[in-house]
This record gives sequence, C-alpha cells and structure tokens, in this order.
Amino acid sequence: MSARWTTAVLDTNVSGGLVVVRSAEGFMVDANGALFPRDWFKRQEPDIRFEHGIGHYDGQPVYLAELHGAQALPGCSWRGLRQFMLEGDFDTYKILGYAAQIATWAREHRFCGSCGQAMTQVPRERAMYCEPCDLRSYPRISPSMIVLVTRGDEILLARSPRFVTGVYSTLAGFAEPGESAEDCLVREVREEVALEVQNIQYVGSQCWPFPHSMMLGFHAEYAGGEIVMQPDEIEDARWFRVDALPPLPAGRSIARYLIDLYVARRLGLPEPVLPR
Ligand SMILES: NC(=O)c1ccc[n+]([C@@H]2O[C@H](COP(=O)([O-])OP(=O)(O)OC[C@H]3O[C@@H](n4cnc5c(N)ncnc54)[C@H](O)[C@@H]3O)[C@@H](O)[C@H]2O)c1
Ligand SMILES: [Mg+2]
Ligand SMILES: [Zn+2]
Repeated sequence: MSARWTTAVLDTNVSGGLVVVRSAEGFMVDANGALFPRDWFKRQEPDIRFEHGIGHYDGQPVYLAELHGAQALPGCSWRGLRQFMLEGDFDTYKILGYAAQIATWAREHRFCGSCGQAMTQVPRERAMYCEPCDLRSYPRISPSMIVLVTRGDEILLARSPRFVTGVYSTLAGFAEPGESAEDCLVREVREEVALEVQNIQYVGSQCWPFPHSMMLGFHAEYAGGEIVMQPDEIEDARWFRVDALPPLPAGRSIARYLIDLYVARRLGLPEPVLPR
C-alpha cells in the first residue's frame, strides 16, 4: 500500500471504477498504462473468468478481471509483472503485484482442498468458502528469509542457475513448518553455502509477489566454515569486497537494499530507502 493505493474488498456487482486485466500472459496495457475504465472494458464483452474488487487508487475503486484466454483487446498488449517491478511507477507495480496474488489465489482455490467441491467467493471478505466443510481459504503468503552475510569489508553473494547471467545476490529461502525466522535463516545458509552465522539482525520486509513470497530481510555476520556450494541450487558463491562488487539484483528488490545498506554504512555514504 502507499498514500495513493489502499487495498479493500469491493462488491463486483457495483459498476464503475478502474480495472486491471490479467491473463496467463501478464497484465493488459495500452498507451495509458495498465488501469482501464471498467465500464468501457465491460462493453468490449471480454471473456472474464473471475472478477475481484481489490482496492482504491486515488480514491477510485479498482477491480481485477482475469480472462479465460490471452486475447488482448485491440490496441492493447500483455506485459509481465516483472517488467512493472523493473521499470515504471512503483504505485502501479504495487497494485498489479497485489492483483497478481489475488488472481493466483482465486485461480488455485476454486475447489475445496478438503472435499473437492466448488468453493464460493465470500462477500466482504477475501476468502473462498466451502459450505459442507465450513472451510475458508485465504490468499497464501509464503514467508521467505533473505540474508546478507558479511565479514568486515567483505560480503557473501551467490548465484543461482536461474539468475540473469553475471548477477550475484544474497542468500534466500522459504520457511518450513516448525521453524522460527532465525532457524530458517541458519538452515538456509548451512544448506546453500555450509557457513555458520552470528549476530542475526532483522532489517526489514518486502512483499515479493512472484508468486506469493513475504521477504523478511536480515543481516548476519560470518561465524565460521568454508564455502561449500549446494549442488543445483548454487552455481557460484564468494566473498566480494564492498568496493568491488559484481552485477547486483534489481534496484527495487530487498536483496539490493540489504547490499546497498551495508555498503553505504561501510563506505560512509547516504543510506538507501527500502522500496515496499
Ligand atoms: N525480493 C528479493 O530481493 C528476493 C531475492 C531473492 C529471492 N527472493 C525470493 O525468495 C523466495 C525464496 O528464495 P529461493 O528460491 O532461493 O528459495 P529456496 O532456497 O527455499 O529454494 C527454492 C525451493 O524451495 C521450495 N519451495 C518453492 N516454493 C515454496 C514455498 N512456497 N514454500 C516452501 N518451499 C518452497 C522448492 O523446493 C524450491 O525448489 C523466492 O520466491 C525468491 O523469488 C526474493
Ligand atoms: Mg535459496
Ligand atoms: Zn469442502
């Protein structure tokens, strides 16, 4: 959320407002961006799979429409959420990131996980409901730890085979049942590089809608061990001096923030602000 964007559960039977349109190809855009007048959009008779009211932007109600196919309207095309994260205004990215998470949840919770019957949308609540089971399913959020491990003027960065060529980042991983945030962090660092850490400090958090991570960012100091890379997950991991860093992750990511913050403190530069 931001000063201009707040989330809300809105009644889809009310007309008007703005709409963001999603398909498997991403979000629909035209020359004016990704927010369309909803009444105009409806008049084009799109093949809508479901609709949710998701919030207010500058006081205007905003809805999400997910299409069955990937047929963009004339003059429109599709753009993936990552493009919005990388460029463009942050409010639009926040709206679409939220819309993407609601769409993922709505698509994946059409049927009850317990009895298999069709679920229904609960009015005024972000939940899908199974009456026979009296079961509500809410949007899924996956807590993930992300940590910058440091050793004086050196920081530990690693590459996953999934990264853009040349880019190195901080270590990250999903929390498992039974773990505290700190347990998860210690396990992930052991699994991915076989190092021990100490003085774990929470720094800040960021929603990461790819598809539903909640990143909890930490700083930790190296405590011991030699780097042993986890096969398949880690392609390279090494210590970099703060004044000789490789290509880094996108400017809006918390990974980048954790790195920039430490480097700024080490080199006496102004501290960055976490985009969230
Ligand atoms: N915003 C950022 O700066 C930033 C930076 C790095 C990673 N991330 C995100 O952090 C998350 C975790 O990072 P990772 O990919 O290194 O994780 P990871 O090290 O835990 O490895 C991924 C593996 O975790 C398992 N997994 C997948 N989804 C899961 C879930 N929802 N819950 C539990 N286990 C799951 C799978 O086996 C998958 O192969 C990812 O969503 C990634 O995109 C964000
Ligand atoms: Mg990982
Ligand atoms: Zn059920």
